[in-house]
Amino acid sequence: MTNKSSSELVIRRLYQITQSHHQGFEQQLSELLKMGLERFELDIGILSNIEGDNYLVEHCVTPDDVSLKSGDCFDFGESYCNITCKAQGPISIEHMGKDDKYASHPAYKAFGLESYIGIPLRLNGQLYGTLNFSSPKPYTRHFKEVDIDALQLMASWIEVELIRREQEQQLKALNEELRQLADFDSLTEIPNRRGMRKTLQKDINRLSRVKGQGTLALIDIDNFKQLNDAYGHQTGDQALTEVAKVINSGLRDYDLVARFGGEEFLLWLPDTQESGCQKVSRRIMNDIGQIKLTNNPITVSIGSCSFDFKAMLHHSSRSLNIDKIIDDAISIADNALYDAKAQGRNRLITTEHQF
Ligand SMILES: Nc1nc2c(ncn2[C@@H]2O[C@H](COP(=O)(O)OP(=O)(O)OP(=O)(O)O)[C@@H](O)[C@H]2O)c(=O)[nH]1
Repeated sequence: MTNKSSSELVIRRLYQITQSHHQGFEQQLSELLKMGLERFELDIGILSNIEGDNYLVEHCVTPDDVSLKSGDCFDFGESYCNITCKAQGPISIEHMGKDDKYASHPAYKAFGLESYIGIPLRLNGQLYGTLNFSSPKPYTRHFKEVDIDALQLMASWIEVELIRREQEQQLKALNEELRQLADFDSLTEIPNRRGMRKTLQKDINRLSRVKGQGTLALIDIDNFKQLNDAYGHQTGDQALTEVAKVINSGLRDYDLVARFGGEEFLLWLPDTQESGCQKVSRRIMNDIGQIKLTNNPITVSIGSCSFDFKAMLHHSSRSLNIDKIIDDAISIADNALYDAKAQGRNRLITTEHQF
């Protein structure tokens, strides 16, 4: 085959492989390594990742009798890629054992590969690893410029694809961080109003369908302004964090505590009625009393609304206004909280309601 037609073949195959996104990156890599092996008439194709002294086989295609697999790790100093990386560019060797420069290299002693063609991969200027093809047999022909061109073309695609995947992961992490910021309170690290509403919508929708029950309570730190004024905002913030931690610590997995506003927390106890709320509230009030932040113990007032859907007629999900139910329950709990404050603070006032 002429150089021209073999280059055209490589370009066409590479195009096909790189366009077949539906196969997934791993499969595309396998195809690419197989294409390289056919193109160069070699036996072992590897995409490696180099970190410090470690040479990690990230992906490989080998004959059945070679027991190399993804995840295998070697000493970078004893790898052929060490030679490639030092060369800072593509290298091709037809017969290692016959070349004085390489015959004494630890890689040759360790692996005994005779023929090798490889290229360093760089992501954003940083060395990532190598793409290489090799064989335990000496090469029967000479590597030509067109072979290096083909290798460079393959390496370029891998580099672009690795960068794209890295950026995709960064974007995913960033999105997760944004979601965290949008739904969580940065000081106490518990859900904020927005995050809370999402959970309430889901849970209350479920409860309304099964004629279930739940309790929603508002917990407000007493005389918080005094604490802020006497000990400073930082101590105030610390108190908020501690209180959030204490409320959270004894809850079941599916309960929720959210920061409702300033020094106010919302507690959501699905499948729980008034007596359950009393128990949880006693525990919370007792534990909050144990927080040792200043000389004055921290106390809270709690107003709760325990509700059920037992009297509710059959409804379609569209006809039910879940947001209104949430707002009504919060409003009832808020009135109870107001009464608790009015009656001298450091107490729980419970109410019951049927939707
Ligand atoms: N340190 C700190 N203080 C906050 C934060 N959010 C709200 N506050 C303060 O919380 C205080 C709430 O004061 P009030 O609404 O009068 O309530 P209170 O002093 O707890 O009085 P009662 O609720 O009636 O017992 C205000 O001084 C707010 O500035 C916050 O994130 N950090």
